[in-house]
Amino acid sequence: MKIGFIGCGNMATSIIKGIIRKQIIDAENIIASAKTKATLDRVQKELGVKVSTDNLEVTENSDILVLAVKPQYYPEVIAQIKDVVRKEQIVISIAPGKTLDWLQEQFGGAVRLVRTMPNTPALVGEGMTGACRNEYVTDEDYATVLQILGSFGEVETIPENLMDVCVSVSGSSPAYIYILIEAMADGAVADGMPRAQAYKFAAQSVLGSAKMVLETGKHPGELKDQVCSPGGTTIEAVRVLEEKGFRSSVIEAMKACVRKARGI
Ligand SMILES: NC(=O)C1=CN([C@@H]2O[C@H](COP(=O)(O)OP(=O)(O)OC[C@H]3O[C@@H](n4cnc5c(N)ncnc54)[C@H](OP(=O)(O)O)[C@@H]3O)[C@@H](O)[C@H]2O)C=CC1
Ligand SMILES: O=C(O)[C@@H]1CCC=N1
Repeated sequence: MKIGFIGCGNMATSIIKGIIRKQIIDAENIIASAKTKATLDRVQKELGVKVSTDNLEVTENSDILVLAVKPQYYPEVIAQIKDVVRKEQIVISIAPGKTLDWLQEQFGGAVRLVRTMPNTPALVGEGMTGACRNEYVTDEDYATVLQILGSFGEVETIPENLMDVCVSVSGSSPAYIYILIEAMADGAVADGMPRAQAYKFAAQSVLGSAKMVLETGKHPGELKDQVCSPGGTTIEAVRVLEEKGFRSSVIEAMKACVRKARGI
């Protein structure tokens, strides 16, 4: 099994590292292209995969091809490769806003397409990916793709109409969490904790809280209530978060994210 990446920036690098880490595909069976030599040098050194500036070479040398360029470059990249994509090849999109119908139209023929929305925690094997496929992808093909996507975290098949929501809740959401961690650390530093220690305390608390939601199956509100002692410290913090619109800022930010995804 050979996998190719057209574009090798933040997302492709995270996916490739995740795949290599789990030994699903060896580095020698992975090929990636980029626009600049600087990126290819970095990728070769950091990941040990084959590299090329030629998108056709990547296409010809892969069974599964991941389009890992920014959405605005999808039309030019697809126009470049569409005549060399083979019938049995599987093409994976990771771009927001690009529907299966749109992708199909750009290829101008029957192509096995899987539309996904991954996220960068793939790099540490804790990604969350939403996926859906078109009618040309066989069950066997799709099982292979799910195995690859599952090698760097969790993967779930979702209806295509939820793909824009997936962008906001998992594709983009690591950014919100990093801001939260940074803000929590700033708060701790403001009250005297050394910066490096503050990041550790904040990040580990986010990690632990996420695990509590996933592993206890309890409602997040119930878990929150367990932390809030009557007349205690936590409810004071929660009161201020509510006053400052924390919950509403997250919801509105996510709605803006979905609107943007729908317009790409
Ligand atoms: N970053 C994220 O958290 C996520 C990103 N995505 C999606 O993943 C895709 C890639 O995003 P991301 O990795 O962040 O972007 P980056 O800008 O980090 O990487 C894009 C890569 O594409 C390369 N590139 C640009 N034009 C071409 C071309 N014509 N042929 C070959 N390579 C080209 C760039 O090369 P060079 O470096 O030489 O300029 C770069 O390596 C996007 O569609 C994005 O929406 C999806 C989920 C999460
Ligand atoms: O910001 C973006 O457009 C991409 C898609 C999801 C995460 N990053």
